[in-house]
Amino acid sequence: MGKASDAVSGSSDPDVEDWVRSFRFPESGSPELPPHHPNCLGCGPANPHGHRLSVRRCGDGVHAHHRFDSRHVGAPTIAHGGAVATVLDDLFGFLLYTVGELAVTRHLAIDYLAPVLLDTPYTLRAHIHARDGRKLHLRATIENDHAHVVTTATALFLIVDIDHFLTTTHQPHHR
Ligand SMILES: CCCCCCCC(=O)SCCNC(=O)CCNC(=O)[C@H](O)C(C)(C)COP(=O)(O)OP(=O)(O)OC[C@H]1O[C@@H](n2cnc3c(N)ncnc32)[C@H](O)[C@@H]1OP(=O)(O)O
Repeated sequence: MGKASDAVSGSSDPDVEDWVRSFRFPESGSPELPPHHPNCLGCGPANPHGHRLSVRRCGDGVHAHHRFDSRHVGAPTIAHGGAVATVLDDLFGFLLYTVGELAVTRHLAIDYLAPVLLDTPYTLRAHIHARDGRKLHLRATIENDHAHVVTTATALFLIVDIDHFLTTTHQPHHR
């Protein structure tokens, strides 16, 4: 990974530069993991629209306890599938602290096995299934308090250089 001090030269967004400079990978052994940044939609404490996900290390993976609320409603009493995807994507993002590198979501797949209910406690877990060079193959589950899995997810995250976050004009990607 490139050094932040090298990568930030030529960047045009001071907020992004600050974030890159302050981004820390917590030392191993600390179970509480910090939000990606204060305004992150998934975990940022300063985002009024966010989920404020609080995530801890658990073995080689991460876990969180979470309740969706009325801001996340889809069908009445049920969390919107997009809100569930947001939280799972963000949970996967916490695995980066265990990898010690920056990466971004390239592919996210979700199986909604049963409704995720509002104002109901759930346990979320994620782990790295496999790593192949830059490619991180990730898996996650959401369980209700009867230990029934209501949602499963897989993701492909790709490790990127810090430059990824500093580049202001990304080209559309065609596979
Ligand atoms: C700091 C952490 C914050 C975390 C917040 C939560 C996570 C997020 O929300 S991240 C934000 C959402 N994601 C993004 O914005 C990413 C947008 N996409 C991009 O910028 C680019 O596509 C990027 C950087 C991911 C990959 O670009 P690029 O490096 O050109 O990838 P590319 O060369 O096409 O693919 C790399 C490899 O992955 C493979 N691959 C790509 N897509 C797939 C796929 N869907 N399935 C399987 N393999 C795939 C390719 O075949 C290739 O394999 P190989 O190297 O063996 O040939």
